[in-house]
Amino acid sequence: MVEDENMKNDNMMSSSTRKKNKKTWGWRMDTGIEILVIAVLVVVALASKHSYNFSLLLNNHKICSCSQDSSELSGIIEDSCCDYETVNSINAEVLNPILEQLVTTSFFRYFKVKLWCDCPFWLDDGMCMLRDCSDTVDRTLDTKTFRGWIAVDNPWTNDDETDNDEMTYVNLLLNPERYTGYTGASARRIWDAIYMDNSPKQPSGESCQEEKVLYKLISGLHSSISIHIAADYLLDVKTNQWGENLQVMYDRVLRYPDRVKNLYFTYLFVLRALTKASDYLEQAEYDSGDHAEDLKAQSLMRQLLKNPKLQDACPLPFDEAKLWQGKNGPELKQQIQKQFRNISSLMDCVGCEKCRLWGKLQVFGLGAALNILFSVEDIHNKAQPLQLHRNEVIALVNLLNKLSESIRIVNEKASSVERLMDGLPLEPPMQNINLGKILRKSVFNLKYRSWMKLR
Ligand SMILES: Cc1cc2nc3c(=O)[nH]c(=O)nc-3n(C[C@H](O)[C@H](O)[C@H](O)COP(=O)(O)OP(=O)(O)OC[C@H]3O[C@@H](n4cnc5c(N)ncnc54)[C@H](O)[C@@H]3O)c2cc1C
Repeated sequence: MVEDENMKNDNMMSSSTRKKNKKTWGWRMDTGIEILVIAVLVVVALASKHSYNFSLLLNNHKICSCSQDSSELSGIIEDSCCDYETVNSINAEVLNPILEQLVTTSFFRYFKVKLWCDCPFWLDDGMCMLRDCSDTVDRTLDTKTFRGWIAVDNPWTNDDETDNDEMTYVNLLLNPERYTGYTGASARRIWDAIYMDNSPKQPSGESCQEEKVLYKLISGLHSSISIHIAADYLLDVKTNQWGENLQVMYDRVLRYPDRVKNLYFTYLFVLRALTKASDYLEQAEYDSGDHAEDLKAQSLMRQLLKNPKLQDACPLPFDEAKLWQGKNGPELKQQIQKQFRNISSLMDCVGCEKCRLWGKLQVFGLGAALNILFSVEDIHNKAQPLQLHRNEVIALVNLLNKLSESIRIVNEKASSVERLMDGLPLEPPMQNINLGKILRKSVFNLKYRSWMKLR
């Protein structure tokens, strides 16, 4: 009936009305419009070459000059000395496989942490009673003795590491970083406080280089946390089914090029701290009481620090010597140190125990990296030798592992996320060539729309 009615109306329309009514006649285009559409498609094709495309992460050119600003995920990573392609391959071939093993050794799998939820910034509004807090940390320990656990206080972080009464040892392998259900006002308030209160601007409204570094470190860490949440997500509460949630990964991180870039930046920053402390870490005693495990930890650490591929490909992941150079350098350093201590204190406000554990560990690891890069002027200076305590080394290595995992996940999932973004099924169809043609067309159209949105 409706079709008949439409046909009647169709026939009643004059040809001039048809030309005007382009919506109704979308597929009956005259030659002029076809030419216009082809021209638009050519422009789009050229533009999409410059659009945000995950495949660019894997297909870059190598240039080596620091501090290149780029709006694309290609070439040199901003404020660093390595390019995306090199970082991806070094991470996949060297760093990630070694780090994954290193964090399972008995020395590196225990972290000493104060897990109290005693927020110094706002009154307890019941956030520690949230349902999410039921996601508690598994405190099971094996009978290993914790030898050689000497603590010194780090000026970049808030917890007093020497106060043993408040500290608990946690086996990180029993408490993987993943989705916990912690969300809503409590989580939001912490991220807001971190970004708003700790990213001060100059009177001109411009952020200085050092402040930008702090912002990028936090944003990169935030991206990594979100990627871990998305990679290990509770998909179905009823059946307790866990798995990856690519939509969350895309919505929270991958659709924002800056967040991905900051992840790479944070990774290189922490990697630079590790390589700067190379002599110290190579000679350090990895003593957990389990001799075989400790030898393994030592050997893996050497493999990591002395890896020729890493040294060749990315000899200076970040050039810290460029910071604090202005005449206000020392004051600025104090100010940023204070800001970072505030971020560290904010971790006591995290209303979910497992999130607090990983939040603290990773902020503590960043504090260790800042300490290595900025508190010790000359690492070989005998008068002021680098001193790291065990918990700092554990946090630094576990943080680097988390960042490294995030970069691996971003690369592994990039094409699936891209298909999802284009509204396509995750697995490409195997045989139907015509369907493939149609899909390619729609990918093209959807890419154009995404490109327009992302601009
Ligand atoms: C320290 C800490 C640790 C946490 N750990 C966990 C955990 O282990 N498991 C878990 O399930 N939940 C964890 N959470 C909660 C989780 O991070 C989110 O807050 C929560 O899932 C809600 O997410 P959201 O989509 O509202 O955005 P959020 O991730 O809360 O982001 C808040 C706002 O920050 C901005 N933003 C987001 N990402 C970035 C970025 N990379 N760079 C710059 N700005 C950004 C955006 O404006 C966004 O709206 C943690 C929270 C905190 C504060």
